[in-house]
This record gives sequence, structure tokens and C-alpha cells, in this order.
Amino acid sequence: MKKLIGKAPGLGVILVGERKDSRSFVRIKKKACEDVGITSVVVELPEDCTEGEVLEVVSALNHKELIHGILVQLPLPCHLSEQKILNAVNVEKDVDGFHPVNIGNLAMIGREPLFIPCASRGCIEVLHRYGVEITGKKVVVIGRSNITGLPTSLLLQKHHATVSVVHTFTKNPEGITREADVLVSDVGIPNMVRGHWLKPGVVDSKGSHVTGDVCYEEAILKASLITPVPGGVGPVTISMLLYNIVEAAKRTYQWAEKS
Ligand SMILES: Nc1nc(=O)c2c([nH]1)NC[C@@H]1CN(c3ccc(C(=O)N[C@@H](CCC(=O)O)C(=O)O)cc3)C=[N+]21
Repeated sequence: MKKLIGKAPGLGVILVGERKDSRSFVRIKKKACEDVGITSVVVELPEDCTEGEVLEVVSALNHKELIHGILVQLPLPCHLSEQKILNAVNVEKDVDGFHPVNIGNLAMIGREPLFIPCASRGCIEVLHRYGVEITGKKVVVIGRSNITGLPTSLLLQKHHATVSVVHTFTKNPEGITREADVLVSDVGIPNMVRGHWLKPGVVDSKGSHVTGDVCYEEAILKASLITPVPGGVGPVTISMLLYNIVEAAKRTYQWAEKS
């Protein structure tokens, strides 16, 4: 029998500033790591820190052997370049899947990223587990954020869905969402999606905000399947993060024959 030889997986989190929601998400992630035996280190930096200071922490975590995954909690304060900082994360430790090389490989046919962004993978995982076939189906994604909408639209295409993306500048969004077999929304505007935005029988995968984008009371009358907020895609997103951290750790260790 083969046995994996190594140490416990480790996550390094960088948290900049005092945003209440960010602090709460980081707390949830840290607790989830503790529950499954993943070591986690949270490096907190003040709101007014410099880009150089953040880059130094990224570099230090890149070099730590027992940190297998690195997560820079977003959004960052606007004086910091998100682009520069995400580019600095070692691709092999990029458990959020936000490094341009990983996003690029997610986008291109025939290539596999080292990590798939957690919320996107969470949506697909929920659809799979409930037996929702998406090949050839019309899937509408509301929102095109770097964290959820954009990677989710790419991942859905990799799974052979026909994908439309609705965003701030979209004219007549409800005309597009009404055509959807599956609707995914994560824009953070409570109850934006009303009953008349939906086709009867639609599968609705709501985003992971504390109040969902979709008006639940109206949608439940039309949808065949729906995920609630809280307790829907959010917690699955966290599980996908744990999955990515364990994968990152496994890649650095070796299998050995067990006597
Ligand atoms: N670098 C980075 N990576 C992220 O993955 C990332 C991020 N930045 N910035 C913010 C978003 C948001 N996000 C959530 C994850 C889980 C829940 C979650 O578990 N929500 C619970 C409720 C949580 C509560 O009660 O506060 C639920 O839906 O049941 C929510 C939101 C990850 N994000």
C-alpha cells in the first residue's frame, strides 16, 4: 500500500485593513481549516500599509515550506495594486486560482489550471451533486467580478454550457435571464433578481452574500432547484478552498511504499 509522506497542509492568509466582512470571511476560513487539521497563519496588515509591505509578506509566504496555499483576502484598499500583489503569489500556492497564469489556463481550451477559483468550483460542485446536467444548457451568470462572475463563466464553458454574462451595462437583463436553464448570481444586491426574471423550472444558484441576490420568496415559486443564502454555495466555496489547500500540499510531498 502507498502512503503519502509529509506534514499537515498549511494556509497563509493576508488580511489588509479593517473591513468587517473580510474579517468575518477570514475567521470562517481559519475555523474551517482548524476543523480538518490544516494549519493556518493569518498575517494582518493595517489599512494604510504600503504595497511594498504586502509584497514582502507574499514573498515570505512564498518561501515558507510548510505554507502550501496563499490567499490574499479581497478587496484590498484602493491604494494597493491588486494586480501586482496577485501576480506575486507563487502559482503553485495560488489556492484562490486568481494568478493570471491560472486564470489564463482556466480560460483556454485544452489547458488545466493548477487551481480553480473556489466559488466557481462551488457552483459546479452543487450542480453536479444535484444531478443538474449543464452540457449544452443555457446558463446565465449575473456579474463579471474577478472573484466569482468571470471565473464562473469560464469554468461553465469548460463544462460545455452555453454561457451569457449579464452585468451593469447589460440592456434588458431580465430578457436574458428569462431564457436561462440555470442562473448563477453573485453581485451583492439583495433581492435584485425578481420572480419575473426567471423561466419556470430554472435552476437557481445564488451567490454567497448574507442576503442573496435573488428574491427567494418569488423564485421558489418558479425554480425547480434553488440554493439559499446563507447555507448555500457559500459553505461549499469554503470546502473547495480546503480541497485546493490539500491538493497544493499533496503535490509537494511524495508517495512511499508502506510496509
Ligand atoms: N481572496 C479571496 N478569496 C475568496 O474566496 C473571497 C475573497 N477574497 N473575498 C470575498 C469573497 C466572499 N467569499 C465568501 C466565502 C464564503 C461565504 C460563506 O460561507 N457564507 C455563508 C454565510 C457567512 C456569514 O454568516 O457571514 C453562507 O453563505 O452560508 C461567503 C463569502 C469568499 N471570498
